[in-house]
Amino acid sequence: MKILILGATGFVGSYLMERAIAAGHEVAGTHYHATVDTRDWMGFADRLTRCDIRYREQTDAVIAKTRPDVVYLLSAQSYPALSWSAPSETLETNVVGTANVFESIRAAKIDPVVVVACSSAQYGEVSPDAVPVKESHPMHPLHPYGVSKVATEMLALQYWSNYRLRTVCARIFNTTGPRKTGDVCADFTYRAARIEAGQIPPALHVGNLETHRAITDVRDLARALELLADRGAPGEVYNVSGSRTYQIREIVDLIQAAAKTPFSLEVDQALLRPSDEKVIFGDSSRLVAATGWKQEISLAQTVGDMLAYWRAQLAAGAQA
Ligand SMILES: Nc1nc2c(ncn2[C@@H]2O[C@H](COP(=O)(O)OP(=O)(O)O[C@H]3O[C@H](CO)[C@@H](O)[C@H](O)[C@@H]3O)[C@@H](O)[C@H]2O)c(=O)[nH]1
Repeated sequence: MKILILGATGFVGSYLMERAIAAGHEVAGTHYHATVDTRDWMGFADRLTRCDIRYREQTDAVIAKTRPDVVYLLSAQSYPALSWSAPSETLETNVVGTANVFESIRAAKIDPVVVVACSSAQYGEVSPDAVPVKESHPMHPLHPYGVSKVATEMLALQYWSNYRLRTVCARIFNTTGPRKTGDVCADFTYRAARIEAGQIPPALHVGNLETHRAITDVRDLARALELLADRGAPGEVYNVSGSRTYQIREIVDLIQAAAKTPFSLEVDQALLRPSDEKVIFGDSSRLVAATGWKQEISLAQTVGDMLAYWRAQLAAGAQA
């Protein structure tokens, strides 16, 4: 099968790339910014093409060259916080870019399945009595990134209903794992690894520990996306969420249990946010019913693997 991963050097894309190659598919990927440490997989550089999806001639070129059976559309400005300082770029990449990809597919007269990365950010703040949130819940995004993903998804659904372009939308909830930077698990495990390495004093800086998140390991997410490519219904939307929530405090406990050096906690005011969703938790039963997906990797294993990743990175002299 010919697989094209748009955004192959991003966090999720890098895992899909590795898995698709290991499964023996004919795989091509695109990159724009390398947001992950690419040293461990740039052996696949010959499969990568640079593509800025904001430019139609670039999406035309990559689609015409690869003529894929399956497309994973992961290229995006994917940082909610950055979307406040770069709203236009966020919308251009995530909305105009999505339209460009769809138009390039139509122009190439091919009929691939297109798995589209959408986001739990589309829901915005959900009251605790409405979780786990279902796909039918109204969308009230809190930032331009969330707005962009609502539009991405609407385009995907429209291209299915108007042109029978086989789009399958995955509303992706908090996902983490080795190579992730900037989320709570990555920040905490990086700091714990630095404490172990003696680079900082044994006090873990933390922000708000009271919120709750359902967190999926990126390897489980990659499997969910593959299953959606295979068994998802075109024109349908699927939550991909962890099956239970953790209070952030519990994540600290898991890291404390896995760390080699004990540490105390220090609340850092700079890490507290002006607004912070109390709980983010999705109902994945539609995904489970359609594909049989289930989470296989525990959060304890995920944070253990992330610690191991940071230890190796620090030993190699890298920074988060
Ligand atoms: N990143 C981070 N978060 C911390 C820290 N200490 C506490 N937290 C808390 O840990 C929780 C999870 O934060 P993140 O992992 O950064 O993710 P998020 O804010 O829940 O989720 C983002 O992604 C979602 C899914 O895409 C989006 O829906 C959401 O809008 C948001 O942008 C938040 O309540 C945050 O305040 C820290 O040192 N670093």
